[in-house]
Amino acid sequence: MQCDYFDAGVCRSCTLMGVPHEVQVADAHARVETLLPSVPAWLPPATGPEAHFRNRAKMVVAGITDAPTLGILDEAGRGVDLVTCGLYPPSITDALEPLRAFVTRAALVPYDVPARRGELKHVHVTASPSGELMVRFVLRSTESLPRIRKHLPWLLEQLPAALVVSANLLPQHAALLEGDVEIPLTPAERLPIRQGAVTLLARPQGFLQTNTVVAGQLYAQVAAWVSEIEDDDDGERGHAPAAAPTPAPTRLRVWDLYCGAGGFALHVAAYDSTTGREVVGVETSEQAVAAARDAASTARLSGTTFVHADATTWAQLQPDDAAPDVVVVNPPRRGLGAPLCGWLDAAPPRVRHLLYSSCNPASLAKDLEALPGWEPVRGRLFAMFPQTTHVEVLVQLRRR
Ligand SMILES: C[S@@+](CC[C@H](N)C(=O)[O-])C[C@H]1O[C@@H](n2cnc3c(N)ncnc32)[C@H](O)[C@@H]1O
Repeated sequence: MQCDYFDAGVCRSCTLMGVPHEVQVADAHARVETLLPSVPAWLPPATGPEAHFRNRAKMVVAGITDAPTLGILDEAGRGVDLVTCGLYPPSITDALEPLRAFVTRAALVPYDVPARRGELKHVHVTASPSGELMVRFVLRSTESLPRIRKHLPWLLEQLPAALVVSANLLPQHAALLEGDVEIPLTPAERLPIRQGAVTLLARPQGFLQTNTVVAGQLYAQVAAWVSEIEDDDDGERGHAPAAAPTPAPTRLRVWDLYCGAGGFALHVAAYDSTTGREVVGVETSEQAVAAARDAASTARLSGTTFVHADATTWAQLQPDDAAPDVVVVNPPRRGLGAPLCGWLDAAPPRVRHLLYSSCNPASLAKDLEALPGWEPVRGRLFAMFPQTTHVEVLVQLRRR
């Protein structure tokens, strides 16, 4: 991929810009194989487009009200405009000029980081695969909210695809992307992200896999591996000996720990299964749990439950007879940590399969070392973050 901003030296965020995509993927694969030597087999990497793949733009607003920049800050804290960044789909890029005009029209004062003055810190834009948008204004205070509300009808006229608009308050002078308080400005507060058989509901606050195409492949891969596990294990899971009356087969039980808005849980529940599955998702964001529940109910996935809890504490509190057959984990970059690895290592015998999806192969490698009772079976790299060295890795493990 070629990028004028990179070539001019104004943005160096994409550290691999100019390196052919297939070389980026091959290099990443080699690095991951070296870092995870205990994984015996690797499927071919899952890839998507090398450009226009990022579904969420987080633009720093700088400059002045009459000429705001949307992009990043340079080392001196001055705005660098990146509105034609090629990582974003046209639905996002096309929205940035109207948003720039909105800043001027609503007399929003860009936050000046070196001077610690101003109001508007960032504009975040998320696009669904069908081109609908979620727009957020990250503000220092509520000072400009009345003007944002007043001019919102104009913005919605310019951007008819903007389904969700909100303001977020970030009062502290800190290198953060958002604060705790979110103020909805439109009746809709969630953006539907259709992915295969499932429609996830993205919220203004909260995690969304950044690359919808590759995330779809990741969710589908987990659902397919769970299905293989279900077929392979059929005999072990509750079928009585032949002489006994034929019982109904036990439903496969799956936990999705760190489930976010339910990406893995919903795909596993929706995947073709003759017996239906019991799927429980666990997540600390209350909003994400609510979105996952609503998505499950819309898709009529009655076997799913979503719990608002810390994953480790929740797992430790479950009685042995509630143990799952399969655990799916997708923790933040820090990984699972010793307590959850310890629980998995000493889990009840029913827990026989672990699918670990990680955006940080280094913390994944550390966690695998802390799981001596588990044997890696196979892995797959997902090229979720083209133009950078970051990757997503999925590893299947079984109990030794
Ligand atoms: C990498 S994201 C994965 C989200 C989800 N699997 C998906 O595909 O969208 C990690 C998620 O873990 C949640 N999280 C962070 N700490 C947690 C904890 N201690 N227990 C449960 N969930 C947690 C975050 O809120 C975030 O939604």
